Amino acid sequence: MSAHTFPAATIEGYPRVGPNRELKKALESYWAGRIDAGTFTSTAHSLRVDTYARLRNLGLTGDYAIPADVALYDQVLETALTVGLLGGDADEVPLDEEFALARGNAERAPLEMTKWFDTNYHYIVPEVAEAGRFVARPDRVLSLVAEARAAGHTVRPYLVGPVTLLALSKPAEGAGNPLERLAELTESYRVVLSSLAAAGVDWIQLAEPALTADLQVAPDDRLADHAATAYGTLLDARVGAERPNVLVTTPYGSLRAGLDALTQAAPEALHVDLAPATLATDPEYPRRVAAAVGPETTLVAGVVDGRNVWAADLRERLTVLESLRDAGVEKLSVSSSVSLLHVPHTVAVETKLPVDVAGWLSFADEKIGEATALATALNDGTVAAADAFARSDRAVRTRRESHRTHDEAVQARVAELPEGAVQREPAFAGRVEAQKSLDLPELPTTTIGSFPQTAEVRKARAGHRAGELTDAEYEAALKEEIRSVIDLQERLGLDVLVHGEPERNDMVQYFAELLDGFVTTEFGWVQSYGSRCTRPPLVIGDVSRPEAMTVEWARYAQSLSEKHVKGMLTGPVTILAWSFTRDDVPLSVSADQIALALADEVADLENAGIRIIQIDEPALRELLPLRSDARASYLDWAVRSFRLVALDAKPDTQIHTHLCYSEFGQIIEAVAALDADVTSIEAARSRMELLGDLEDSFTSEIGPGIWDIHSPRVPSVGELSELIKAALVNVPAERLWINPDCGLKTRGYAEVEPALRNLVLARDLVAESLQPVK
Ligand code: MET
Ligand SMILES: [Zn+2]
Repeated sequence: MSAHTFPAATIEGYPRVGPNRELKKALESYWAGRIDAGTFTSTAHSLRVDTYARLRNLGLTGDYAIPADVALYDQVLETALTVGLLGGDADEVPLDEEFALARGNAERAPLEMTKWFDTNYHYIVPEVAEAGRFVARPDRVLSLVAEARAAGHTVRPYLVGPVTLLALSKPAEGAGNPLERLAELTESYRVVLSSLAAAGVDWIQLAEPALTADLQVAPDDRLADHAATAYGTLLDARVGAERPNVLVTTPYGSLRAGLDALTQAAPEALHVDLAPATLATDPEYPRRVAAAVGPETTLVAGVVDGRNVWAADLRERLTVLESLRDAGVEKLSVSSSVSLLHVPHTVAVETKLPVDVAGWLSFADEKIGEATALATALNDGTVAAADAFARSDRAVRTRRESHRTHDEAVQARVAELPEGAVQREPAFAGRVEAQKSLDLPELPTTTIGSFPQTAEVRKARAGHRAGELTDAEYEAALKEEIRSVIDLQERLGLDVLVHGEPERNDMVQYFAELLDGFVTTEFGWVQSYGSRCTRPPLVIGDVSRPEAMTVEWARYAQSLSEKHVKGMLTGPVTILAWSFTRDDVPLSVSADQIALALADEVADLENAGIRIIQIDEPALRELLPLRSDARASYLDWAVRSFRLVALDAKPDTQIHTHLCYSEFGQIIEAVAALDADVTSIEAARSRMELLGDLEDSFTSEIGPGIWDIHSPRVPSVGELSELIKAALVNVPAERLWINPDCGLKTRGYAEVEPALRNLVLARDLVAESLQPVK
């Protein structure tokens, strides 16, 4: 019977890339042919068993406390292969086939990749055909279980649940809604579950985050109905003989209709997200959960925030657990709100952080300590976890009182801002008149900002960081690069030039390093997708700008050309979206502060003679809340913060913005509301489909990307001019700009030169054909 009891403390999931990015390195070596499949497989194996050992040492000691949410590339892909949503008829899917699905190969394109809920993790989107058998491949999980057992660990297999798996898939060409195939897919899960039971596995985890979001595939109550059906079937099998006990997890927000559906289906354990941010938007959630969950179900309370980097206020978190118990929840366990995949491994290695700041932080390993401490305190009283509570008390107190988190000058300045929407004067029509003085040609050509980050540029940056290059030498190297980028653009005949951004390691980190109120980490890597990791900066306090950040580069670039050189800034929303943010003030407060810092930068750029300034907001869509009723207020503050940056720009300063990475149809009105003079937006891959959405909402100038810079292909003059003509169907020539989809930093000059040459030629061709109309 004891094997059926759910452990007192667990986590929803754990980073998979390894504390030293072992998996990333092994993957990239294998793909490059530097190691063979055997070496790759054994590295991945060692990483998994080492991880289990570490998790046990960190306190996940109970059987099944450790989730085996391991994946070589992506957990959605792994689940899709395990239940046969992908992989065709084959009984086994070889390693290379799995990677080909994710990355493509000579014969076929990769599957699409998209954002996993409102995180910066990207999953592989399965394509679901109209018909065809789903081949269950339980061996994939059985071998993980066996591998762990051989190393002495009883782990909990993990799969994305059937409803979420289909809700996140897309129909193959001509097929219907993937959810129509839920009954068949559930059958495949049943087969996998019964194999696990036969192997003596007592617990499995099925993740159903789709039930916490408003997705376009189906409304909340429809998804809940689907969950009721699928779990009705799955849980109908006998525990032990036909299936393990089932833990259903629901990270990334609160359940609505899904709560009744799942509690009525009564899995042996149900995980809910009770992070502070979730409770802030849904304060009644703990009460609803407590009232709905039945006596047979263990409630796995995700009270440890798995998404941010702050040490938990353990006393406050404990009150949430106690309120559940007081409301009659009998079986209660403690967990993280979401997988710890979204945070770095450990604060312990960050020796360069100020000690007080380090004390305020909890990354994945520290969060496990919080979960076990809360479980101990819940069951045996806080004295039993005295050390952890003392650390938490200290963190809460010193952070609240610190000069690093609170800057009265910044707060006073923000307090003086008008509330609500702000409007740049004059309105667009008046600015167009003023900006005629820029003297731009019809259909002006430009680029989005970055030019190829060549090996030399990267080497100079690394050398500077390592102290091998003096500041002066580094500056000289960058100026050399800027000069050559300006020369190239002059030769190609582009109209509005850029300096190429060689000084920027990353469009957010660059600013984070120069702004007060941020810190950056040395090893804080977080998986973005596959082998790709990013190191997000941390907003720790009130943000301000000690000095100009981009002006010298822009001034230098402008000194080299008679044409206009654009100043380049990253907007407040994108800076926040790609950072870890504060939990002690609303995001909108940090957004206003960053906006003020950037507004000062705009003024400084103007004073340096820059007439065109671009404020990139590629992540505007990313922070859109998962629940539709929260979206309007998000868009209000997001748009406001962008407008604050440009608010006091002179009428004849042309403000550009740039967006990419997503479909913008859903938020196109907010994009228009940014009130930029010119908006460049990714459009080439969708062949300008978005222009249909633009017609009603957009009256300012627009540059739909005509060159898909994600592909190494050089587009021909013919296809580029076709795209320009397609754009002209929806956008009058006076308002159309000609540019690529995004920055060029990941491309090489071998493609960039001919592609930009073709872009200018295509513009010339189309512009000529427009002449007679005049
Ligand atoms: N200005 C930036 C660049 O060109 C914009 C990138 S958007 C992801 O790289
Ligand atoms: Zn972009």
